[in-house]
Amino acid sequence: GQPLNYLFQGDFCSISEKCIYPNFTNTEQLPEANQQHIIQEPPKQEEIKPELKYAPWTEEPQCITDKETKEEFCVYTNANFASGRGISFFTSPKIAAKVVSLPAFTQPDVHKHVNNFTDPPWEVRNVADRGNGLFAIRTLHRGDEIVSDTPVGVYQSDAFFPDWPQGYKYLHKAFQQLPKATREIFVKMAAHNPGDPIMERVNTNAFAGEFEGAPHFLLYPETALMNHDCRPNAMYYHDPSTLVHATYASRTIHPGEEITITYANILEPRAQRQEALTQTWGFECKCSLCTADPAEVRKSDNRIRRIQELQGFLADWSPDSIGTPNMARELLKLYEEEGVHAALGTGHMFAALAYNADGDMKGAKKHAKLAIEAGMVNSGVKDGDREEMESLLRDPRHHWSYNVR
Ligand SMILES: C[S@@+](CC[C@H](N)C(=O)[O-])C[C@H]1O[C@@H](n2cnc3c(N)ncnc32)[C@H](O)[C@@H]1O
Repeated sequence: GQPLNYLFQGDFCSISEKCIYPNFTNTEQLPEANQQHIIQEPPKQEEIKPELKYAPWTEEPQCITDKETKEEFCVYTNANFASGRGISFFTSPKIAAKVVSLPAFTQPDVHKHVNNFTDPPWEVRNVADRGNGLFAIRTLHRGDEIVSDTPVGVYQSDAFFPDWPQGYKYLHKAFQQLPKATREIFVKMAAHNPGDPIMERVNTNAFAGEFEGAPHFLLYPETALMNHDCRPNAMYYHDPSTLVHATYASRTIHPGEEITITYANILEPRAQRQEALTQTWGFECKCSLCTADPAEVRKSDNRIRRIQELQGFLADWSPDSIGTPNMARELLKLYEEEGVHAALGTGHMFAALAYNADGDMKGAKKHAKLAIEAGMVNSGVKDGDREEMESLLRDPRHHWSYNVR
């Protein structure tokens, strides 16, 4: 897997004047696309069973075409995906063609251990100020898996722009074609605004990010039960080849504690974090740091500003760079004080490079090892970074960073 750069998304329909909310209360009776939109005709081979005609899709894909750009977006459903959970896409035919060759579709085994919520280490509880949340009922250790699920919906944002009412219709189709049990899971998700019931659930719960080279919204119903915290105790990865989204403890979590993730960049002062969450999500963050007394918030903000400054110095590899191993040590201390556990791996990576740049191979190797160990539960150590640390560990003297500062 790789760390997910996705952010949770609020307010999908951000161009408010374009947001028409047709009230589809009875999703069974969705109107068909009108003549302006080209509906893909199925091949006339009556002897072929419907589910084989469009394989791997279990329903005939339905498409709309943007009159201006001629771009096509279709609803594709595979009701058997991930042992019968099902999945619906609302995306371009080009992306759908790529998706079907992903291990997510070609190797069903990759979903053997996901979407299993028979004995989870958590329960859903209602929290004042922020609706439902997940609470640990067993002790979780750093690296323990908390939730791992597949999406029930993957929607390309551009698919909605050409014609909002049509977009809503196709979104409903994507929902309607899911198995009944999955539709029930879908509608159980929170919707924090009135309006179209399906779209609002997407708004409140979906991740937004690049998927197969285009912006998409990905809806993971169980992951969506976790609230945001500016000092979260869990972090997540998204594997674009299996579509699995997995969340792990980033520190020890005790029974009774709420399990939280971040929806935003937490290495920013409170005012910026609040603004980002209100802008993209439409809620005011009520986490303990955001609601701490002003003196605490000030201290935290000062640490964050220094963290940002140190990260800037340490990431600078220009000839004028002033990054030092001391700065890396200070950065690690500040991450610790600030409680940003998931950043530790990044800190050790900065430290490994800073030591090596100073010609201190012993310090470099120590921190490279720690960066690799931080591994999975770390927001900064991507696959490429890991390779980088491994090569530094093997031969620091021949690494590009040796003695460069
Ligand atoms: C993905 S859902 C999280 C689960 C949700 N609380 C529920 O009841 O299902 C996102 C919504 O939870 C609420 N929420 C999450 N984190 C919050 C926080 N730190 N402060 C206030 N509200 C929060 C907001 O209403 C937000 O729109």
